[in-house]
Amino acid sequence: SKGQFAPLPPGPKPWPIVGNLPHLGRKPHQTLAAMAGSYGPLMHLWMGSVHVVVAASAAVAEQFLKTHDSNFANRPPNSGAKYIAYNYQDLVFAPYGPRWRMLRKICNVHLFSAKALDDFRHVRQEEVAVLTRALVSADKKAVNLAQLLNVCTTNALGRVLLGKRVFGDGGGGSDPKADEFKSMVVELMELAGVFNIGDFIPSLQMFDLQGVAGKMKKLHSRFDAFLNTILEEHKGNVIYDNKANNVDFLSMLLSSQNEGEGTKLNDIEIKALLLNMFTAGTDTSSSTVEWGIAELIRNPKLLSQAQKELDGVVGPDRLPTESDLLQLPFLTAIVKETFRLHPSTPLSLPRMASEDCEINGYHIPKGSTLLVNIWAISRDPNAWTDPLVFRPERFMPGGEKANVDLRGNDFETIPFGAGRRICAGMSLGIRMVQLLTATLVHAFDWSLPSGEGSEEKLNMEEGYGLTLQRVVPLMVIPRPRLAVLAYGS
Ligand code: HEM
Repeated sequence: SKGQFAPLPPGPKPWPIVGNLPHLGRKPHQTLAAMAGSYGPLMHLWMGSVHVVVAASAAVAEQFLKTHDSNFANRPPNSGAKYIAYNYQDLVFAPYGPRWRMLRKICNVHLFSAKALDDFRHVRQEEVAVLTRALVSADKKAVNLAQLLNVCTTNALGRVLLGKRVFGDGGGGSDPKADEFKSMVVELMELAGVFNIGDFIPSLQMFDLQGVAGKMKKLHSRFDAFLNTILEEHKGNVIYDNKANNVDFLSMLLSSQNEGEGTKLNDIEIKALLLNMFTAGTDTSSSTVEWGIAELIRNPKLLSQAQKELDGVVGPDRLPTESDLLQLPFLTAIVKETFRLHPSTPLSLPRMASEDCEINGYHIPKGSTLLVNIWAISRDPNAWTDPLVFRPERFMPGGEKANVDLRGNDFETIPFGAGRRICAGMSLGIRMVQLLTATLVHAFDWSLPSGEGSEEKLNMEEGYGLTLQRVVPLMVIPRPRLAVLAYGS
């Protein structure tokens, strides 16, 4: 009976049948942030017949992702997991349990441990160097930075996962294959970001009113064809040596299929895992760097301050390396500030209440979908002074947030989520974004093709999707500022 429960959290009045779905608008993270202004940091909405609770402050997020994290360790059923991610056989949507634990462990050991990250440090640095050469050869003409950055993150990941680049020589300015791959990842994020009516009103599922399921199935077969090709190629020449260092991830997975002991993944699980890595791990990092460079172009003083720091530590004759990063506190602060204002997954990934629970005196029913509004939390005026201003100094010694990190410990900014389902690739993501930002800042001066004075008017509008895209891709003119030899050949 109803009476035994605390009340549901406050929220906007639902419409019949569809509930609050029509209220979400084109940019749900922004709409939900505005709603939290009226209803508070813990809200309840109805999406169709599903309870949805939204966390929009550090304190509320901490309740869900720390105090009650074990109750929210699953993700809700959704058509993306079903139609794109091989029917939940992947890591991102795996039910919380032994298979999820095994998949995460495999990734941690072979991809994201400190040792694994160090083993592949040269790969990231080489691909970033390839990117700088592509920018030099643009010869002071405007380039689509997002595209080049995406080629770089995809190739760096490709070399670790597959032992080879995904796109040609990596120089890639007008590689149609690279364009297509990025557009596939962006489409996936757009589809995954749609609040699909069929997910919330089961009786309407079969009608696929927004055409989302249909598009997902089509997109899935394009990804699947891409992954099948990779798998077949690889099976032809796997290096059957599990113990060798620097064996690529796919060879390692395939060779353990033929071993008596250890963890074995079947072909579908392997494809699903690769799909996760290539989608979760490429555009997230590259678009964060794009946002960061856009902020620095709008704030030329910050750009030159960062360049000064790099000149002192790295000097004019070489590109930055990952070991320089520890000596670059201002650059590190710039990256933190970029993740704060432009978190690449503004509504994180949804979680689900496995059991009834009570949070801040409110009843959270079993089966509720939890949305954590990462975007709103890191712009909360109660936690941040001048929250909308790009001000890296706040993270510097003596600043208001000097000791705040991005790794899910400080809830006032949690770009990677928090708790047991925190981003699996966080350490790699942070390293890659830092290295790319440091390199672009050190190796080039940046300006806009539209000429002087246009910097303040640079369009910073956010697009729509599970990841935070710029509506207007950043077109920029890079001007090399280092000695010629620094760019190598
Ligand atoms: C800029 C970089 C990135 C950001 C901001 C980001 C953000 C996130 C967020 C918010 C989540 C959901 C966490 C939660 O439910 O609490 C997540 C999950 C995940 N991310 Fe990332 N991510 C980034 C880069 C990467 C990279 C480089 C990879 C892998 C190569 C990756 C792989 C994953 C995976 C596998 C999950 C699912 C984890 C699970 O369900 O157990 N991410 N990420």
